[in-house]
Amino acid sequence: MIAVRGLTKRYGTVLAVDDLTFDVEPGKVTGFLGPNGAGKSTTMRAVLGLDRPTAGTALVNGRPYAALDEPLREVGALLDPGAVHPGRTGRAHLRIAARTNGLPLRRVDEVVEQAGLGAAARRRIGGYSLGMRQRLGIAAALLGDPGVLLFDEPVNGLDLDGVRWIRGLLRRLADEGRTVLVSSHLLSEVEQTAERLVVVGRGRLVADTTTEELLRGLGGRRVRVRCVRPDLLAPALRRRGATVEEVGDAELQVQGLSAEDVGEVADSVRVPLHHLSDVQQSLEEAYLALTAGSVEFAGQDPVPTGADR
Ligand SMILES: Nc1ncnc2c1ncn2[C@@H]1O[C@H](COP(=O)(O)OP(=O)(O)OP(=O)(O)O)[C@@H](O)[C@H]1O
Repeated sequence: MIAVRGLTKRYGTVLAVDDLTFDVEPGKVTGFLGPNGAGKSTTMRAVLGLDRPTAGTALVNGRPYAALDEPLREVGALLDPGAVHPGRTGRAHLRIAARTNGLPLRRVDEVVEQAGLGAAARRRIGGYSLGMRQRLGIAAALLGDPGVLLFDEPVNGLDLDGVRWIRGLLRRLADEGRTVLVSSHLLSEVEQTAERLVVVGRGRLVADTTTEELLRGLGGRRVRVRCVRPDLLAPALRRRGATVEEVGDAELQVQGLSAEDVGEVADSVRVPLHHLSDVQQSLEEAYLALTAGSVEFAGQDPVPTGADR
């Protein structure tokens, strides 16, 4: 469990995190969402004892990181997958980490397996693809078999297979009862994996809610569907509680159901589909408006623009 209370971090004139309070509970994937520069990494660094808060606390299992007896057995993190020695093999890197932290060496084989590093574990890190580096970082995070895990933008730069793999892993870790916090600047990256979302904008809390509620609040998920018989499909979708709008010739925009649900409804009324897709753009835009607006509504002095990255 992670408990953040009144967390504030100031770097000179930049207020990176501003009185942030939220909990991250076990058994769930919690998405930590916000645009670039919103304060996500700073918050994670505070949880991991890498940054000293200006005010407030960030506790892991009720204690600050520095007070944990065996930190790696309690909390693991993927922060910067680049920060490893390129001349070492992945395995050597993990063995050193295990040895210096008093963890059994058998864990190395276990996490190599768990992170899907396979034969790459015996190759030098310098030759790793970004996906392999990411997997190595995840293996290192899992080394102490911790109950609390933080992943900072783990899907950045990964191909579709890598993204799918990480999503599956996060779900499995949460299903095992672990506390999983995963940051992203894109709603679309976490909406399928995270049950809860903590949304930040310019260092402040914007929303702390379930993913379902947030999506509903943003105007809901929309799905575009084109088919031969919209006259049959539209009423069937409405019977399932969806709001359906005709947006073109044989094209419907559906609100309140996922693309999978729409496909199932179409199948149940035997209407072949020619196109079915999520309308991500509008949702992403609504979320950006939400995070951008947080400062205006809060009446804060704007963070200097030079601080944006
Ligand atoms: N060491 C530092 N010194 C000065 N300013 C910093 C430092 N670290 C972060 N900041 C600033 O604090 C703010 C929050 O940064 P942070 O990296 O926590 O945001 P983020 O939400 O993780 O963004 P990103 O997705 O870009 O990593 C930004 O304005 C950033 O420039």
